Amino acid sequence: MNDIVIEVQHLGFKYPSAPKPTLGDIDFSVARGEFVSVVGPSGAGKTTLLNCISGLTRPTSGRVLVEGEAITAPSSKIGIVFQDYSRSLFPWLTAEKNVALPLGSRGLSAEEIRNRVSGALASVGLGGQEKKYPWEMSGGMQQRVAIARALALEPHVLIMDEPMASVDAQTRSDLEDLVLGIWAERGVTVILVTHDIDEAVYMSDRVVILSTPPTAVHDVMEVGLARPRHQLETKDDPDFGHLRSRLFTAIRELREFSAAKP
Ligand SMILES: Nc1ncnc2c1ncn2[C@@H]1O[C@H](COP(=O)(O)OP(=O)(O)OP(=O)(O)O)[C@@H](O)[C@H]1O
Repeated sequence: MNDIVIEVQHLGFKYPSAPKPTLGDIDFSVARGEFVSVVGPSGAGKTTLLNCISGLTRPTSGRVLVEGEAITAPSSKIGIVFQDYSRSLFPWLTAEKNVALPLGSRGLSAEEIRNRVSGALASVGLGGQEKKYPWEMSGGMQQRVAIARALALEPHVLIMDEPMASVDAQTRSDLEDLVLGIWAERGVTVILVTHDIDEAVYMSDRVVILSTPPTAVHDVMEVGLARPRHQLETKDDPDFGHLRSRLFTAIRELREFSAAKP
């Protein structure tokens, strides 16, 4: 039997200033240890959905359960990584202080905090870089600090909103493999929002395809490619090409359908 960790149940959301709901009725679940990507046309409400799942935004209707508990505010079970590391890291704090910051309010001993910070920085390959400031680091390194900060909370669920979008292509594939390594090692459940179709197929067990607003789940695609994945071999697999084409076509059709709507 699947151990369901995240249940998104008939989730709806309308921004007070918007004329119609952004999220109409979103329903899906994620099993423990699964890697699920969320894709959809621009403006579908992917970030809005992640904000609702992580408790940053209260849905207008429906609910999100994490390990059976309704999410009504940010939870220690959920770690979040945003796209823009330059806005999520504090430039006046070193890497280790940035990672330690959210742990301060958790009632942990100083030793436990030190262990978690060094373990998280080691997991993202930044052992020995603890004393560096964000402005002394490359974009990829800064994003790794942001990932370490989420990991130090030892979340059961990791929510990632376009975490690879602000770095160059080579750093992007390195970060993809880093995230897959952490996911495999820590057994954390991941929801990743991405605009990149290749990335969604490469990383995921399943891809949730959102429609246009008022948004619902248009389709869920099982990936089923062998793991561990490799940037060259996996992307050379004919099945990768088929999945990629299917996803590309679905999103293009959704965009065209939305553009043709009166
Ligand atoms: N605070 C807000 N107030 C009003 N409307 C908003 C607000 N934030 C987002 N929106 C609108 O809600 C819709 C969904 O936005 P959201 O950023 O969640 O979509 P997205 O799928 O993540 O977009 P993209 O793919 O372009 O990153 C968009 O039309 C956006 O303009």
